[in-house]
Amino acid sequence: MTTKQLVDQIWKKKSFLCVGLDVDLNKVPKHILETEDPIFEFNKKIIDATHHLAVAYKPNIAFYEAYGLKGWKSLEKTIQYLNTNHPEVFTIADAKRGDIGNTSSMYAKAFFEDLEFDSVTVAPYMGKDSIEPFLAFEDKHTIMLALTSNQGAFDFQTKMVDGTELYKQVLDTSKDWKNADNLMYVVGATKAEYLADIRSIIPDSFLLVPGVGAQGGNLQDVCKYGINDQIGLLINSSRGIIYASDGLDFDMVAGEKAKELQLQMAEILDAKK
Ligand SMILES: O=c1ccn([C@@H]2O[C@H](COP(=O)(O)O)[C@@H](O)[C@H]2O)c(=O)[nH]1
Repeated sequence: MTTKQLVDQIWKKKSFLCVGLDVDLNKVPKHILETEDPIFEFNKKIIDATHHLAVAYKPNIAFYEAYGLKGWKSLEKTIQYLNTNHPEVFTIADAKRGDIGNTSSMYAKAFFEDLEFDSVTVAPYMGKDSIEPFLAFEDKHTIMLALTSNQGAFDFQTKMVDGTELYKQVLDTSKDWKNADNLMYVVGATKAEYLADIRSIIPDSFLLVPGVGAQGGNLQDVCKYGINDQIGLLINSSRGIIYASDGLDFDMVAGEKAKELQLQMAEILDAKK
């Protein structure tokens, strides 16, 4: 999917919501556990209830790897379901990969060619040659961790290195890498006060923003400094949507929670017109 197609979807659906598919079998409703593939069944119901309100879906790969071969199969069925039934949505494999070049190539192949995700999250720590194999894929997107939503972000990311915070160096250095048009960044919603600085370095890039909902990040705060001319934001909520109810009505309630966020986004988009 191209960035233009993503932006068109944002305006069409009046939404820049990304629904996180982080399936924990200890949290799904009991009746789902009786089905043959509970992870896929849960995802399918969540997708069916939210696809008209969301422009992106983000399975975090940890939640699938934790269930071994079965989990990987459920992930494959989930991405196939999305690509077949909702090809207009942007898909994100939240895998936080990155290794020496030839190994990164295999990660890129796994998520872009085999599973056919539109994008994958990567960690910047191993540098340019660890990211370029992802960027080499045309019309696929690489989403690099910049300033994460957790408390541990202050351990390294905000530390001064040669007079500049490390996360700013990550942004400034990577923005000129080959095919950086297809490079997006992760910035936590809990770090909204950093967004003005971030936008001064990468005004045009898309940001994947997790941390709204369960982690307490605020949508309005993020939009105030994070939004750009092509919107440039994908706001993720996982637990706040998918586990809003653990009853028979879980999909309906997930739809209601997604709708609450989408309505706020529609208001913000209307004000941008
Ligand atoms: O900085 C980061 C990077 C990734 N995440 C991931 O996003 C979701 C957030 O889930 P919630 O339930 O909405 O809190 C999850 O997959 C994280 O691993 C993040 O939270 N922060």
